[in-house]
Amino acid sequence: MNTNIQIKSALEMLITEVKPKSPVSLNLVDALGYVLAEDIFSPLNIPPFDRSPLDGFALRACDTLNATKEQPTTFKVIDFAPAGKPSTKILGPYQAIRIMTGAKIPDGADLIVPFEETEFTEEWVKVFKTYKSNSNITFKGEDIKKGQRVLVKGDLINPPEIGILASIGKNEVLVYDRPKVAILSTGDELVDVNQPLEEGKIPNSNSYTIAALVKRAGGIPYILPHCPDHLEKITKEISSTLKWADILVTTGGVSVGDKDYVMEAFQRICDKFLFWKVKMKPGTPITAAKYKDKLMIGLSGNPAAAFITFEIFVKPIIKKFRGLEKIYPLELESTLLSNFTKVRNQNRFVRAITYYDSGNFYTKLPDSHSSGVISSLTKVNSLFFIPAGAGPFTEGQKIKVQLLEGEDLLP
Ligand SMILES: Nc1nc2c(c(=O)[nH]1)N[C@H]1C(S)=C(S)[C@@H](COP(=O)(O)OP(=O)(O)OC[C@H]3O[C@@H](n4cnc5c(N)ncnc54)[C@H](O)[C@@H]3O)O[C@H]1N2
Ligand code: MOO
Repeated sequence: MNTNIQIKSALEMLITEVKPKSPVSLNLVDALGYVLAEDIFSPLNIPPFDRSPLDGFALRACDTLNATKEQPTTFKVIDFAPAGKPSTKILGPYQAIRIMTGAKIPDGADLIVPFEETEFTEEWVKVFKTYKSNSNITFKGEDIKKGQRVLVKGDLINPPEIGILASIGKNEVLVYDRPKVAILSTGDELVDVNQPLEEGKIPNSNSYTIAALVKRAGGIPYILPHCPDHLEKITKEISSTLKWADILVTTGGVSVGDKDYVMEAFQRICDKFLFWKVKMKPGTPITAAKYKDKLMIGLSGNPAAAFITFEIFVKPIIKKFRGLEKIYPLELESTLLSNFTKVRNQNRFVRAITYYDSGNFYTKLPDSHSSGVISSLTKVNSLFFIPAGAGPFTEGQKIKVQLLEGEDLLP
């Protein structure tokens, strides 16, 4: 059995098992946050015609050759061209068409002079200088050329991409579906959040933390009713869940206790067992297995361990299922504002709060780092990785932190 393995090996083992979900077709706004499963080529020139970028007059530049401040040239206004209603007139010598921003350039015109540079009435317009041909014209295809690849398979769809798709007349796109992530908390001590507590029982908080983390990572969370520490029941629940879920995340029951059955359940169900125990704190007893194209990941029941190991191992998996290529967190240099003096012979992820001020990042560490403590997770937005044997770390020292959000900023 693969046990006591390095963090990197565990991550690689998991990631190699993941293929992006099958593509689905979605309407534009529904595609927000999905990843493109196709290259997008423009069927149109954008803009589709030569157009005016200003409100003013369409003229022939050659007619402005002798215009000066003292001796302006006068043009006869022969038509009005608002946006969306092109003029049908052909512009002749010393004629002008009053034109609005976004309107098609009339035939014969090769210049737009903005209102501010003219004097005009309804019948005539005066210009006071010479203009070059093609001044103030936005040309057909200047922004996007017909046939041009505007978006690439693997691009994340954010509001700008939705606008680009709409601008080329596309209202449906092929995107990788989001993975369905089932969450199963195990433990005889668990009670659902709205149920009364008896002696020795605790509310199940992990299912909710994990569901929120799944949502933030872009997966679709499904909280299953929590399960007692009972091998047959856990096995049955996981087996039926894997008929529809892409990923199953459990919490609890992965250590060496008499009632820790999750790993055994994985072994019964899987067609490939991946590992048990990773060389890290917290969350050492994490376990993983594969059944068909589905992954089962068993996290420690300790709330902070479950949180941290989700971020390290489950989040990149969800991202790969979503079709993203950048699946690892953004790492940045920060100045430590706390002391962390313990030196341990074990890799460690320390929960951290990182913020930006006047050109620098700063990181504070909460007081408690125990894996059973949930309260010190508040405001945590980053993790500080301490390799085995490293430290002590003191206030003012430069450290590297991994951000739990903001991966969009990756190069
Ligand atoms: N003899 C040993 N004991 C333990 C070892 C070890 O190496 N030798 N490792 C410890 C470490 S480290 C961890 S981590 C835990 C992992 O244990 P499990 O994954 O089996 O988790 P549980 O024992 O089921 O629960 C641990 C803790 O978390 C609470 N919990 C569980 N589920 C939830 C939930 N859904 N919501 C909130 N809190 C939950 C549970 O009540 C326990 O207090 O094993 C150590 N033991
Ligand atoms: O490996 Mo555990 O999560 O430190 O209590």
